[in-house]
Amino acid sequence: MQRSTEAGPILSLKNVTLAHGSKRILRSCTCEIPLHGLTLLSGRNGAGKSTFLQAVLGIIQPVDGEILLDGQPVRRVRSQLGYMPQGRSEMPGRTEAALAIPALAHIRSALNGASWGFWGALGQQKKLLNSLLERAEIPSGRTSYVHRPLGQLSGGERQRVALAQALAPLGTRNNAVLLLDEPIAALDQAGRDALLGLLKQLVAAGTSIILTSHDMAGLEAMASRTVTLLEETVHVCV
Ligand SMILES: Nc1ncnc2c1ncn2[C@@H]1O[C@H](COP(=O)(O)OP(=O)(O)OP(=O)(O)O)[C@@H](O)[C@H]1O
Repeated sequence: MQRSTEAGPILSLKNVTLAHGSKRILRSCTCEIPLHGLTLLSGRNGAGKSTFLQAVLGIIQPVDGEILLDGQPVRRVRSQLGYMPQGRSEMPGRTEAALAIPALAHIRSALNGASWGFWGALGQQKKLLNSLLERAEIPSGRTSYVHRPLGQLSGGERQRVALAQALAPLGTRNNAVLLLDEPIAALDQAGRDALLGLLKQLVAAGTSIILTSHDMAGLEAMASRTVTLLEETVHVCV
C-alpha cells in the first residue's frame, strides 16, 4: 500500500443511512475518507459498493444524513466528479441504436453535456476532444476504432471509451475525483495492465480515483487506502 501525506479531496459521511427499500447498505455512518491517490472500495457481493458510488455522485440520496466533498454537499460539486458505471462491457440498457453510433460521438456528447451545449469555437472543441482522447490513450487517426460503432468495439476498447466519457466533465481540474465501478472486469491480462498503467498516470497527474474490483491483485500496491463496506458501516484502512 502506498502511503501519502499529500493533501487532496476529503469525502465526509455525516450520520449517513443508505438503503434500497428494506435492503440497508449503511446505518448512521460517520467517517472521513481522504481521497488523494487511489482508493480501493471493497466488500462482498451485494455489500453496496455500486450504491455507495452512486450516493457519492448524488444519483441516489441517503435515507438520512449527508455526504460532503470538501465540506460541500456532493450535488454542488458534481462537475468535480467523473463516473464509469459497472457493466460497460456487456453494455446493459444500451439500445441497438446507441450501439450503432460511433464511439467518438458518445465521447463528444459527454463533453457536450459537460459544457451544457455551449461549446465555444470549433478550434477549441477539437482541442478539448483531442486532449481527452490523448488522456484516455485512444488513437485519433482516421483508422482508429473510435470512429467505429460502439457495438463493434472490443471490451478493452469500450473501457477506454467509457474512461474518456468519465473524464469528459472534469476538464483540466486538479481536484477531480474519478469513480470507477469494476473498470478492469472482462479485461485480459494485457488489457488490465494497460488500463492500470493509464490509471497510474492519472493519479500521478493529481486525479483522485475510487475504484471497485472483484480482483484486487496488483491494485493494492498502487493504492493509498482501502475502504471496506461491512455490516452496514465503512471501514477505512490507510
Ligand atoms: N435499484 C435497486 N432496487 C432495490 N435493490 C437494489 C437496487 N440496486 C441494488 N439493490 C440491492 O442493494 C444491494 C447492494 O447492491 P450493489 O449493487 O450496490 O452491491 P455491490 O457491492 O456493488 O455488488 P456486486 O459486488 O455484486 O457488484 C444488493 O442487495 C442489491 O440487490
